[in-house]
Amino acid sequence: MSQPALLVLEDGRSFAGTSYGATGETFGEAVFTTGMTGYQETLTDPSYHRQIVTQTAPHIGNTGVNDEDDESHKIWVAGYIVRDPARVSSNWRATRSLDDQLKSQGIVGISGIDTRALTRHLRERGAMRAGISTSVLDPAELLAKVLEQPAMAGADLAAEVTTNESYVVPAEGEKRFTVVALDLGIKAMTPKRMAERGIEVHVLPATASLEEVLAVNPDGIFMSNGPGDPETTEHPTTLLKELLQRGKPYFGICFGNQVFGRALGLGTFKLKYGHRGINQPVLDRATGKVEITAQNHGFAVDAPLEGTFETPYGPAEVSHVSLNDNVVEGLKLTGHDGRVLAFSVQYHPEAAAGPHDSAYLFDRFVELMEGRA
Ligand SMILES: NC(=O)CC[C@H](N)C(=O)O
Repeated sequence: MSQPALLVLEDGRSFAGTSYGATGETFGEAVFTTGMTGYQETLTDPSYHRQIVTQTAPHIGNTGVNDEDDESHKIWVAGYIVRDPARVSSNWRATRSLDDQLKSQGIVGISGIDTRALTRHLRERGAMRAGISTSVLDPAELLAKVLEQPAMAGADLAAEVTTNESYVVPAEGEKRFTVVALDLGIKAMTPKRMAERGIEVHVLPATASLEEVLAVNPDGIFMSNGPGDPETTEHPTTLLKELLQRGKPYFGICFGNQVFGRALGLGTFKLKYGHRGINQPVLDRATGKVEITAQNHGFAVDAPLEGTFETPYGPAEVSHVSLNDNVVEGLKLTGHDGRVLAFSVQYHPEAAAGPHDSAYLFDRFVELMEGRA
């Protein structure tokens, strides 16, 4: 029997629907993603920690859940909103249904609501706190609880998602380089994409010290995606400054782009409703090429869009921009001789559900470590 569920947003808008996944109550920042595939990767992406995700695609769960596509050891979304969950999952790799997977991991969701109206509301009013409940069905009562929740702005969440212990992902084939990857919420596909290129990846906790990083004797440094407000990243930013000072080649993705921006002396700010989906167009300014990218971010780097700017490590510039709204999508630090020293992107070249237009960035990291970038 379907059980009623209620979604309430912090501005008082509410949606009555049907329970999906686990029953109970959950809170988080309501955000929407436009990805039509890859829900398993989305759900298990640690960057979604403390967020209630609504899928704009109305029909989700069709291919069930398999044993291969998780991006981490569990589902991280705080809650899940789907218009019309698949009643039957059908795929040769599926081992269970999405509904069962959500239930077994205690993820509270809601279905049967007008996700198009919800998305338009979030697009107009901005991402905001929300709650889903199967026990409190009175909007005013649930709203009072939503208003007690912490906001995403100012949230320092890396410690809640990072690995406790360091681990090594071995290079596939001949080992060419050693990289330290600071885990701010890393997805499994990221070290894999490096390993495929002959990189031995040492994944270190977000709290790793400069000494611990240097003890690995890395050829390059990587900082991952992750949840929370980049303005709270004091330790990774300080660490990166020290590593840039030592001339270590650097590549950052998403949160790693924001940390790089902060290390270069730039600020970050919260976007109204963020970029989430797998169809986001980005311009690579060096080549003039457009990439269709996977994105999942609610904050962005504030950088001069034209020309270069001086940093303590050399001149830097915005390398990539969003073609939807001109948000900074990549940064590049060059030496005074014009050689690239470090770079990062706000989007996801490792995107497991694709698209793969930007996979070249991992090759560029290899070239950087070879001294050819
Ligand atoms: N995927 C990410 O790394 C997201 C970075 C950051 N938490 C943001 O929302 O902008």
